[in-house]
Amino acid sequence: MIAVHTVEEIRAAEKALMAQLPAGALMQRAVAGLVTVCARLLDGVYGARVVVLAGAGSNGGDALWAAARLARRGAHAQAFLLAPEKAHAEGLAAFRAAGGRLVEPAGAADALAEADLVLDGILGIGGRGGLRGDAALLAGLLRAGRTAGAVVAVDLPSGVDPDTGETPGAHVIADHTVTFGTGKAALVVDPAAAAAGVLHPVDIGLEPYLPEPRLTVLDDADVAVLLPDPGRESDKYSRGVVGVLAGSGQFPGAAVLAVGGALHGGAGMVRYAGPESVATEVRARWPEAIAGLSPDAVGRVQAWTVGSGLGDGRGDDVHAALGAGLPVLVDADGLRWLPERFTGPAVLTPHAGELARLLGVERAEVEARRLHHARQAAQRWNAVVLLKGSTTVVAAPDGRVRVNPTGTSALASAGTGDVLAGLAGSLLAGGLSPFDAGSVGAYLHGLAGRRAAASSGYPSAGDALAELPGVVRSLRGVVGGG
Ligand SMILES: NC(=O)C1=CN([C@@H]2O[C@H](COP(=O)(O)OP(=O)(O)OC[C@H]3O[C@@H](n4cnc5c(N)ncnc54)[C@H](OP(=O)(O)O)[C@@H]3O)[C@@H](O)[C@H]2O)[C@@H](O)CC1
Ligand SMILES: Nc1ncnc2c1ncn2[C@@H]1O[C@H](COP(=O)(O)OP(=O)(O)O)[C@@H](O)[C@H]1O
Ligand SMILES: [K+]
Repeated sequence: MIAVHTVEEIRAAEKALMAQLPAGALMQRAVAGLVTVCARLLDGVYGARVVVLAGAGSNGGDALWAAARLARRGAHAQAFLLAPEKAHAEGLAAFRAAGGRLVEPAGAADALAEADLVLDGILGIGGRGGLRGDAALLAGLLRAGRTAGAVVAVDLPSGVDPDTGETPGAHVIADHTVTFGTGKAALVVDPAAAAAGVLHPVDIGLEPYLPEPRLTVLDDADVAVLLPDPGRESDKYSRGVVGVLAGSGQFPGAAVLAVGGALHGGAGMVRYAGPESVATEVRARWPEAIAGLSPDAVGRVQAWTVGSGLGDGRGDDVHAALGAGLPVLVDADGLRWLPERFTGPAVLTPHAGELARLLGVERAEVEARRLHHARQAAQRWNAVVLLKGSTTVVAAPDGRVRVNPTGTSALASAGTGDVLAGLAGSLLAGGLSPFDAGSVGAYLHGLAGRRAAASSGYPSAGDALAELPGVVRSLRGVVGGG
C-alpha cells in the first residue's frame, strides 16, 4: 500500500522527527536517496552533465546538495537559481565548494540542451499555484523537449498542487520523481500525477510520526487479502447473490457485459432483471445466470447493480432495486434516479461527464479537480463514489479515498464500465463494504485491461472481461488462496 499524506501532516511529522535529529540530518537523508536514484539513472556519474533548477526553499536545497554530491563524484554540475537572494544557503555553499557553477538566465537553454540529467528543485511541498516568470519558462523548455537528459523532480514536479492533484498553472513534467517520507496526492491523482513520471519513494524515517493516511493506493497483497474467499461450507447463496438491473432493447450488450463482470466477482449467483429479449441474449452468453422481468420477480439477492445501458425508461424498476434496503451499485443511466441521500451501503460509478451532470458543473472542471469532486459527491449522497477515468478515485463519505493504480487507457472503450459495474456489484454481494468493493473492483478491472492490452493491443470490453478469471487467480495466489 502506498500511503498519501497532506502537506500539513508531513510538516507536523517533519517537525517531530527533526526535534530528535541533529540540524540538517533530515535533509541529508533525503539527499542521499536522491543521489542514489540519480546515479542509477546516469550512465556513469563521472563526467555527466547535471543541471539544477533551484527555487527559494528546501526543495532547491535538496537539489543543490544532491548536485554537490554528484559533482564530488566527477559530475559537471551547473545550477540556475530562480531566486538567487533566497537560495538555500548551505546547499548553495556545498554546491559551490564541490565545484558547481551558476548559470546566468541567458545560458539556461544551452545548459539544458546539453544536460544528461536535470534536477527540478524549483518547488516542493511549499509550492502554491502554478509556476511563474523564469520558472514557467524553464518548465516550458523542458516540456518542449529542449533537453536530452532525464528530468528528475525532487519530491514532486514543481508547480503541481501537492494535496489535490490539480495543476493550477505552468508546471514541470518529469521523467522521474524522487519523493521523500510519504506519498502526496499530486503523485497519484491526475492531472498532476501524469507529470510525475516514474516514482521513487525514499524513506527518511517519517512514518512513525505520520497519522493513519486518509488517502491510500492499494497493491496486489492488499487486494488479495480483501478478496472474498469462499469458505469450505459455502454454498451459492451464502457466497452472495447479485442482482443485475441493466441493459435494454437499445443496449442489450450492457446487460451481457455487466452479468459477465458479476459472474467473475465472487458472488455465488447472478440474477438478471430485464426484458425477455435482453434476457435471452444474457442467457445465450451466460447460461449460469438466472433471469426475471423485474427486481421483484427475479428472486432474493444480497446486492443490486443498477443502471448500465438501461436507457431512458424503467424508473420503477430502479426505484424497486434502490428501495430494497440492500447494498447497491448505481452506474450510468441509474444515476438519473438517485435518492436525495442514501441511507444504506451504496457505490456510485460515474465517469467525469456523469459526475459533472450530477453536480451541475462542467466535465472539464471534474477532470481538473477529480479528488475534490469525488469527495464532494460522496458526502452529498452519503455513498462511495467511484469516479472513473485516467485515475479512478474511490471516495467514501467519511473522507477516506483510494486511488486505483492499475488503470490503463486501454480500458477507454465502450462497455468496459458495464463490466466494472457487474464486477464491483458482485463483490458487494459477497460481503465487501462499498469502499472495498469499489476499490477492489477497480483494481481487478484495471489489471484485466492491462492483460487484455498485452495480448490484443486494442482490447474490447469483452477482451478485458475474459482476463478477469486469470487476474483473480494470480492475486489469490499472492496469499496462497485457491
Ligand atoms: N518535509 C520533509 O520531511 C522534508 C522536506 N524536504 C524538502 O523540503 C521541501 C519543502 O521545502 P519548503 O518548505 O522550503 O518549500 P519549497 O517547496 O521548497 O518552496 C517554498 C518556497 O517557494 C516559494 N513559492 C511557493 N509557491 C511559489 C510559486 N508558485 N512560484 C514561486 N515561488 C513559490 C515560497 O515563497 P512564499 O510563498 O513563502 O513567499 C517559498 O520561498 C520538500 O518538498 C522537500 O523537497 C527534505 O529536504 C527533507 C524532508
Ligand atoms: N484514460 C483512461 N485511463 C484509464 N482508464 C480509463 C481511461 N478512460 C476510461 N477508463 C476506464 O474505462 C472504463 C470506462 O467506463 P465507462 O465510461 O462507464 O464506459 P461504458 O459506459 O462505455 O462502459 C472505466 O473503468 C474507466 O475508469
Ligand atoms: K520539485
